[in-house]
Amino acid sequence: VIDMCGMAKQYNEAPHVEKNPWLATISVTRSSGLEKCKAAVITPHFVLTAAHCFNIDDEVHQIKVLTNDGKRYAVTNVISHPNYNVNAKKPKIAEFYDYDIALVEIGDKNKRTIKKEKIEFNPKVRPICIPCTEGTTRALRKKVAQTTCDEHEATLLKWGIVEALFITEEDNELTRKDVTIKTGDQKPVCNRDALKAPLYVNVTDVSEVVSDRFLCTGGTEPQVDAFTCKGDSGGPLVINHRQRYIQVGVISWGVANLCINMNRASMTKPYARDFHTNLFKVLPWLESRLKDEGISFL
Ligand SMILES: CO[C@H]1CCN(Cc2c(C)cc(C)c3[nH]ccc23)[C@H](CO)C1
Repeated sequence: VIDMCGMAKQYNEAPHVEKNPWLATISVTRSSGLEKCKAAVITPHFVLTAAHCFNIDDEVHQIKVLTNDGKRYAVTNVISHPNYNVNAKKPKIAEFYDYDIALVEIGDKNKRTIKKEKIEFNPKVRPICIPCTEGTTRALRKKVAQTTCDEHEATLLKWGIVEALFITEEDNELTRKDVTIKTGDQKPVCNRDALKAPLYVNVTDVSEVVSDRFLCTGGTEPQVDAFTCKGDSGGPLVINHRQRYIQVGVISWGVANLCINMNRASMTKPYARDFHTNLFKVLPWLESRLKDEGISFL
């Protein structure tokens, strides 16, 4: 039977890793030090993360994927979105995060075996649902035959304020952080604060840095949202739909760095917005890369 996506333990005392079994960590070992990002388990061979976690000259042997059960996996390929280019608008815009998304393929090139290593699922390691797949149609409890991708988007990213969550790691413990995605008429108000980012002070038009590919969260209206830290990069922005979990975004960048070495400030700021790559805006790329993975896209 196809693995049910977006399933997790719900009971209060469940270990945090079993409440968030799709979270993975990516480590990149460089001579300059260790970089860590978050990722989401999508299939036994792929995790989804942010493209900005990698540098051009990173080689796959420097990259490991760690799952909640403590297993470390070798990586055979990093597939960043072809339109991602952090330098695209230099020198005016020092860092440009459009299409900040990447698939990391698990496996070990060196092993003689033909079969690639793959992520073993268990109560601590399970895949999350991604939009416009049959798995998500089932997770939304809709009819497989009639449900369209537009219906997924209309159901998940309703107009206005959408409750969502991301998972961060504090003191070696996974904790959920609640945020609200500002869509519809709330989106411009949220996007505008991007110009408060230190690097963007000379930018006059917000659409130069916040493309249509982004979902915007954070700030203090209509609720005080959690904010992301750099170390949260690449993690999934998740919607809990009747106890099934669907990833709608990948954490890309934030306006304010309210964390020192993942120690979060106690207070957020009204302009502390976070931007996430919207999976609904990169579906052709996702589908083309995941076609042999047993995920059926709508
Ligand atoms: C446009 O300029 C800003 C881009 C992002 N920045 C760092 C950063 C990254 C890279 C990723 C995630 C998830 C972050 N969450 C909070 C900050 C932050 C700094 C701001 O601190 C400068």
